[in-house]
Amino acid sequence: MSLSSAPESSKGKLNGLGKALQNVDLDGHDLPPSPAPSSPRNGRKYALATELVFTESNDQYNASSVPIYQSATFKQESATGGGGEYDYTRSGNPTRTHLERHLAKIMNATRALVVSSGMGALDVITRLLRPGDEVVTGDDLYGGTNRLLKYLSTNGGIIVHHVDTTNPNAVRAVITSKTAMVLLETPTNPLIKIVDIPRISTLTHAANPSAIIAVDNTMLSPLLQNPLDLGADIVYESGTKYLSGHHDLMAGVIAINNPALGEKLFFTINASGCGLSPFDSWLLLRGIKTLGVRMEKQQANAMRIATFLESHGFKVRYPGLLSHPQYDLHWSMARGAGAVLSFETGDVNVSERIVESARLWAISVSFGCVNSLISMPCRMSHASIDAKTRKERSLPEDIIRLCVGIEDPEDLVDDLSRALVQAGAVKVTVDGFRALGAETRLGGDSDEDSTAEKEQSKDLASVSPLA
Ligand SMILES: Cc1ncc(COP(=O)(O)O)c(C=O)c1O
Ligand SMILES: N[C@@H](CCSC[C@H](N)C(=O)O)C(=O)O
Repeated sequence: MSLSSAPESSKGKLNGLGKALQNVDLDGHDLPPSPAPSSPRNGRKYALATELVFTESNDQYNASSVPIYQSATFKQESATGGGGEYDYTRSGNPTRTHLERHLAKIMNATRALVVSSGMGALDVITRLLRPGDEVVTGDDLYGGTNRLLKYLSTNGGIIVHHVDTTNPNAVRAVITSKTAMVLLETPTNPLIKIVDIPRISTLTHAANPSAIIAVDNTMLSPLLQNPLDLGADIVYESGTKYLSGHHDLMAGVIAINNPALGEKLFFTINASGCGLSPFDSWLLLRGIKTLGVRMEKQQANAMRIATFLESHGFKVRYPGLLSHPQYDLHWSMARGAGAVLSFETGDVNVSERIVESARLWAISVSFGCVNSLISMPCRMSHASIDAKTRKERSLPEDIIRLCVGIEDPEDLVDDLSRALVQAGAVKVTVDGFRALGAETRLGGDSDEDSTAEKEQSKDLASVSPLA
């Protein structure tokens, strides 16, 4: 760090050398601080596609890629006067700050904070709660979120209400003066249900102004949805997914507009030590730069797969499909449908065989990666929700989740077709194939459904999230 970046209060405390060396580093260079953290103070200036790749930095060598400050400590300039902006990486690190400011910009927030995983982000957020507080949340939630809330209700004195958050009246019915937080996911994981963020934010704040609306935006990323603009107080995401895009790091992101809330969350991150490491901060920053192109391709591919499955008689859950019961609500909040979809076969064993017959589709938890994944949520990502609770919440045991990547879409369709046939999930005829039980499920008119692929007019490629 050049001496010019020392705070005013510490200048002049440099054993008499301060005045002479004020703007000069140890090698005699008169340089700006390195790096002055990125991002315009006054928010987005350009279209999102541009902002994703555009970062500002006053790096002393004009490094195009922000340096990785792989240092746990930062030397102080005096024993009494503290030092520069950083002293210890748990409390702050220039690479992490650069990333946080970049994220604040693209998430339309005044402040963003990055931690070591998506669950770490939720852990930080739920530490705002006190024993006796009540949380209202959904009945279709990521398994890890459900697990943490269950832990808090068992061990932390928090009362958790799981309701159908697709019904704002069901949420309103349980809001009381004790409600401290309403925690929403939309689309939900894995049933892809849509939750009305503006309506729930408004009704919650009207009923209890101190209740915080926290939204998990992992399924869509800031490219496709900005919950803070829709009335939420906190948005968080697993940076392990779309933001990074390559399944090579774990990260969690929290964004807020309220400075006092930001300070409380930062306090917990510093106190508990879950801030993102410098290397992972750098990797995440790199991933974010390609979010736009990745997501556009992934959701175009997802649309192709969803249409393919639906046209062959499967029950598909995807908000890009006109058949999604909350299609209009989704598009009133989001700029795209994302790239996660689920479908049912009606038989757990058949579903297992499909998953195991796929070749291009990796059997894996998680989503948002450039390569396509297939999973059975009840056995994998949501296995921590016990079978009884899964049944009570109508989570179908046979549900298959597809997380679509950037491969050639016809290769993906071919591989899936082969897996469906090999697993015995379809009836093969001279004209093609049809999901077993499709006629019963769809009321017997197979011709009507076989034209779905052609009729599906919503071309996601033409709905650019980047505009
Ligand atoms: C919707 C959702 N939120 C949060 C998380 C937690 O993120 P992480 O795995 O980065 O802890 C996940 C997946 O793990 C998820 O699917
Ligand atoms: N064994 C893990 C499962 C992680 S699931 C990851 C992701 N959110 C998904 O939905 O696939 C655990 O117990 O948390």
